[in-house]
Amino acid sequence: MMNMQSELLDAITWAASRGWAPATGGNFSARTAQGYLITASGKDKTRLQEEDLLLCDPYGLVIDGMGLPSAESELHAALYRLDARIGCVLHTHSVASTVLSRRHPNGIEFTGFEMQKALQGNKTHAATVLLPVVPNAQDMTELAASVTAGWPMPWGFLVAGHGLYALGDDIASCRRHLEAIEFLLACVLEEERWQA
Ligand SMILES: CSC[C@@H](O)[C@@H](O)C(=O)COP(=O)(O)O
Ligand SMILES: [Zn+2]
Repeated sequence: MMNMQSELLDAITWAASRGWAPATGGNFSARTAQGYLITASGKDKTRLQEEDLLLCDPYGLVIDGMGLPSAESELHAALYRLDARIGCVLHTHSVASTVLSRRHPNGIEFTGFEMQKALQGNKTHAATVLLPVVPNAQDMTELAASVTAGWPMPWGFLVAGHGLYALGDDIASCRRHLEAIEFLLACVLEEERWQA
């Protein structure tokens, strides 16, 4: 059985290997008893080491580890404080999430995809599910306020022109949500290309 550090590192390496964390983009965290474990800022996510994971308290203060936490650590902290069910937050910068979040500032609807069933609470392809989009901001208090205003967002949301935040009650379910949402976004992007 993997410990939480190894499980999170494994998820990050996997996401980076899919091309979803280019040029140091993306940040990744998991809830712990003391707060949350999060990636240090500015690291190449394809070569992350154990010492690149910092332990923060629920308000984002680093309590173990060296270096600066992710520039978006405050948003991760706000998410863990907002909803006790969130156990993991995986943030990526794929081409599909970046392009589609710019084209659909009011959110992206998925309908008719079998893959929707990988998203918690969804039992049929026939439903329509909305992936919310919030405006981007460099100020994390402002970004967190936009996310809070749109709550609940059970499995993730997009930040316009920026990327995807996938959520889950643990690392495994968050990985599933990340992969399913990226798959659905790739399908929608492909369909939009054909319609153009
Ligand atoms: C390479 S631009 C991406 C950053 O501005 C940010 O959005 C990001 O995802 C990574 O920041 P980081 O501070 O490394 O966690
Ligand atoms: Zn980012």
